[in-house]
Amino acid sequence: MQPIAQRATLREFFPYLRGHVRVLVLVAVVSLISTGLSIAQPLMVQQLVNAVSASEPATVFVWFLVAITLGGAVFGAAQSYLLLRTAESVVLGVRRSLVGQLLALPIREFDRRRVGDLMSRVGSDTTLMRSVITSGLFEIVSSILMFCAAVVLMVLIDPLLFGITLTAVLLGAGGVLFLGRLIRTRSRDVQDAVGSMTAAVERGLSGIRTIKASVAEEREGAVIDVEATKAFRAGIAMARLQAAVQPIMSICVQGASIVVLAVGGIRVAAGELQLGDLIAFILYLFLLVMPIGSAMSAFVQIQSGLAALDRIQEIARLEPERRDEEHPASVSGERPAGATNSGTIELRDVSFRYAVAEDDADEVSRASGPSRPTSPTSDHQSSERQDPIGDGGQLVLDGVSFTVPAGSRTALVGPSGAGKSTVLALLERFYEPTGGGITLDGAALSQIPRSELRSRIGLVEQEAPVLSGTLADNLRLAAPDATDEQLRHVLAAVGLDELGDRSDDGLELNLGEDGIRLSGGQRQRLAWARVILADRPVLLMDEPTSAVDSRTEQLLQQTLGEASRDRTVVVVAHRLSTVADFDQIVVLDQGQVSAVGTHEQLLDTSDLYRDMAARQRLVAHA
Ligand SMILES: Nc1ncnc2c1ncn2[C@@H]1O[C@H](COP(=O)(O)OP(=O)(O)OP(=O)(O)O)[C@@H](O)[C@H]1O
Repeated sequence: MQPIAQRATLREFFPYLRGHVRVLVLVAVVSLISTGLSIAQPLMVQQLVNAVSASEPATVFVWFLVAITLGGAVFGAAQSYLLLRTAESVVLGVRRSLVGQLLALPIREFDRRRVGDLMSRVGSDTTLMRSVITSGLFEIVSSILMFCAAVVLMVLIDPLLFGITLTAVLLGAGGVLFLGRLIRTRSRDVQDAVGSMTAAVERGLSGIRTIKASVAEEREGAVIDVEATKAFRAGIAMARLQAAVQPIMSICVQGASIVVLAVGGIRVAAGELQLGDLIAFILYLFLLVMPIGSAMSAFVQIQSGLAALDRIQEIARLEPERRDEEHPASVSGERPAGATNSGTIELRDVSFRYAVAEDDADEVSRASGPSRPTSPTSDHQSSERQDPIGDGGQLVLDGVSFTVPAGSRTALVGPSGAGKSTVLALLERFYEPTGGGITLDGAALSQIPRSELRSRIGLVEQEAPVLSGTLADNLRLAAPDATDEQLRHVLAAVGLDELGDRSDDGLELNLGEDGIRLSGGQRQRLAWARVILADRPVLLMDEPTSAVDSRTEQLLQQTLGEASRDRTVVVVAHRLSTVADFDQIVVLDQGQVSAVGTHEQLLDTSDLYRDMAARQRLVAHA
């Protein structure tokens, strides 16, 4: 169970109703009429019975009764439809803002959260919020109205009988309010458990090939089953509470009805009360019970809805990536005029550590005992390198400095885990350095609006992710205005033209969920095509040819040669042969720059580089 940092209140729910005020007022009016008609029913019955008892004409009361009943049904239906419609619109608004917020969150938030849980917040939590409006707020409002009217009329008919009723109702309400807080907590547990289960299902389905290949279906199924069972248990705990709410109230109300009938009967027999009045009182007692029942279930719904709102607000309160609106005029994907060679990148004494995920942090702090102080991020002592404690985790980059001249080709090489991809992530401002600084064309990266920075950089990621959708969708991701002609041209440049011709669909070829219908090499070439099409002055490529055959690699090298003519290119590479002719090669080792130079220079000056080259048979072993 996650701790509840801040409990949402009903007041926080109201902003979501903005924009629906008119229709809600209409619902209130309709609901008022419908409640009025329900309240008028017992009055008509009272008049009817008293008229019949006194042998007076009663036909008019019969017609009124029929009209009131039919009118109540029509207005009730109208209220229900309007309310459901409004609730759906509110849910749409919440989903829109939640999705907007999710997409605006910094990458570090995704590092520490489970995608399945986030999906569950957009899906099931927002659905729960709907019930706050449909069976929540309005039920409570119309119940209160009906309750007040019934109370007034009951007091007028017989104050003594009302006193008996009131005592019973207060006893019941006290019990239910006591359970209210527990219901809220249990409901939050249910939603958290559903979130964890969705995350487990997402993990299983997104890695289905790996799971099948590892013959791990049963074990994975068992993991999901554990989460499903937790959700079941949380649901049962909630059901127990919900089940307890109803009997508390009905025992009190049934008790009250029996006493009212007994005392009322005696009073009618003694001639202190008319029969019609007793019948009307009992009907009002039912009218009182009905709203109390609805109010109780509305109360439960509101508690569940507020628990869902807690989870939604938890995301809404996160700090999004700043959009840096202060420089909107400079946001542009185009290269600065005349600056064909823009893109000088300089890293000065950059250090960086990834934030520890919340779960890991808990484990670490449990293992290490209470409160070890967090190491200051500016301190680059090597003793820190192994120190995973503190919110910063392990130091991944440690005093990294090098310059990438504009229009040059620079390679980052080094052992696995040296921090090469992390350097690219910092250049994209997916994360901020924890020490030192990076500049692009002399401007500190932190001063360049993220949208402008990213529209100057093309990134080919290590995994070459492909989005579900068509070939054209994927290509136009960073260049929405590209023509079909341009798409075909760039596909040919990366040797993917056969993909566009593969079926009658052409550029509309569906690539399947996560681009499942593409080979690893095709995915990589598609990522190339995307950045070339986007035409950015700086190209960052993370092992961009790791999945292609040597013939395709040659084609891509040629494409890169053409593309890099007026661009600054930074490539992370494992195969040194692919970057041997680069202008400079930066050798990273354990988060530090071990050497910088050309291929030939490094063979002379860097033991690590020479060793890597020898292992790849580029030079003979020393
Ligand atoms: N999102 C993350 N959260 C926490 N730690 C991370 C994250 N990404 C990378 N790391 C850690 O940072 C270190 C450097 O990772 P990075 O991916 O930059 O290395 P690399 O040199 O690119 O490795 P490779 O050549 O294997 O791709 C590794 O120890 C890795 O475990």
